[in-house]
Amino acid sequence: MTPPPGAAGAVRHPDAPAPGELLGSHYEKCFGCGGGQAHGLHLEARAGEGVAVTAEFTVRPVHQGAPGLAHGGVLSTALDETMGSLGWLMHTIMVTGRLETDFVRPVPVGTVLRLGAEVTAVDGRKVFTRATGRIGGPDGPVAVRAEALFIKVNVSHFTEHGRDEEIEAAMADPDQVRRARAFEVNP
Ligand SMILES: CCCCCCCCCC(=O)SCCNC(=O)CCNC(=O)[C@H](O)C(C)(C)COP(=O)(O)OP(=O)(O)OC[C@H]1O[C@@H](n2cnc3c(N)ncnc32)[C@H](O)[C@@H]1OP(=O)(O)O
Repeated sequence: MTPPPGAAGAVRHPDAPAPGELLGSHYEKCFGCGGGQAHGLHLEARAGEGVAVTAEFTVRPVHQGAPGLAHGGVLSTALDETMGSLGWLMHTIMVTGRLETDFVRPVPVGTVLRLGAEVTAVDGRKVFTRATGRIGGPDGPVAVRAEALFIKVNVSHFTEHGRDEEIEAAMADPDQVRRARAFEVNP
């Protein structure tokens, strides 16, 4: 996932949340960040400097793969969600096109996984990102690493492809509409 020569750097939107600010959930029912999913990750991301974020995810028993250990797919979800939240800082709506994860060490249930992600390059609609998850805190051992290619999309990506029931409920919720707009390009 190497950006092509000549790819641009990421541009932080002038209205991006300040460093340290909690980004909040982009959708209440999101498995990654929504508070309305009992077994979800409830991942909390904060704006960093530039186009970077930090996040925390506490591994609970519902997230197990092997006994007492986090499921690899759940860890990939945490990385995916963290990199996806970079869209808040660029006011860009983007979805994951490709995701590669390295599982470096097992992650026990009860672990607070500290994640960090940044945009490495932008090439047209393609946004190149990378992320790391460390056990226990920002100086803990690296447990997972990922690179991902996100593709910028319009809101119509969701309204055209999402199930009518959820789309109608989201469109009727002013808070949800406000959150979706915070992702949009606002020149
Ligand atoms: C409200 C905000 C919500 C934010 C949520 C963030 C957190 C969650 C993040 C996710 O998990 S999102 C859910 C998982 N992802 C998806 O469901 C995406 C499913 N895939 C698609 O809908 C389409 O394939 C996609 C929109 C990604 C691309 O289709 P398009 O028809 O719009 O674009 P196109 O196929 O022309 O590709 C555009 C460019 O990206 C490149 N590309 C697309 N997919 C690629 C891929 N998989 N690998 C490498 N390159 C890829 C493609 O080659 C091309 O490059 P070039 O411009 O250089 O020709």
